[in-house]
Amino acid sequence: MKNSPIIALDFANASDAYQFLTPFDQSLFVKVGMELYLQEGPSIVNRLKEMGHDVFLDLKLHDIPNTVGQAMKGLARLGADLVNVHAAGGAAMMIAAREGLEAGTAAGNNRPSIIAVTQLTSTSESQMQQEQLIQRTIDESVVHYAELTKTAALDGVVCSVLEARKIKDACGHEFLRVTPGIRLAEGEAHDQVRVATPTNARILGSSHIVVGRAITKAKNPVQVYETILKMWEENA
Ligand SMILES: O=c1ccn([C@@H]2O[C@H](COP(=O)(O)O)[C@@H](O)[C@H]2O)c(=O)[nH]1
Repeated sequence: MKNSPIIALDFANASDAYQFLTPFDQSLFVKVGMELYLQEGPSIVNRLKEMGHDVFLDLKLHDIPNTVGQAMKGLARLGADLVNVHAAGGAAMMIAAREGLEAGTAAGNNRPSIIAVTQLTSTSESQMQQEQLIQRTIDESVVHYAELTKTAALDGVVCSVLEARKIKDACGHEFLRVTPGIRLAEGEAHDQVRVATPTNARILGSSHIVVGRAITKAKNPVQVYETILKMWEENA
């Protein structure tokens, strides 16, 4: 799996996604979320893989263990490099997800990596406390979910940059810390709450960064991608 910034292809259809990708003359790490996947289905993953890109299929499954396990068995056949669930589904659900993925992976192939969302980067501490009734700091909640994810033998978590170092300390360097909520210093936060720059992401211990609108809505997406890549790589 590549370590370059993961570009969130949050587009309404495949044609818009391919048009966006045309000026990039390199193999990328891209993310297909529910907006694109629910319109295009499995073919979007197949096509992006044929184009030479690594694919994070970001469907954030969250259901009873049997349902998630069977869904993951099917998803294993799509060829994505990285898939995910919500850690709030619990340890049994995460174990079922990993086992389903293993069962669906063709003999001789490596199963896709699987990570769990801790607290969405759009969630603030006060929102978490009031709406989820979790009377802890957001760091405590995120690290707790990361540790639970590790006990289920998943490969890592989705978290914000702000919790990445604590997760690295608690769960180890190999445990993935995939961080959305990435903005350039002058960038608008939009609906994101726990945000950071690519440079801070690297310094504070992210293993991967996910960048959507800062690139996809830019006047020159390739140039912004190259800027972010440089910030990410030069602080490694
Ligand atoms: O906690 C999470 C989990 C997933 N995401 C996804 O990442 C991108 C971020 O897009 P931006 O435009 O850079 O804000 C988007 O696809 C989300 O679904 C997240 O933001 N936070």
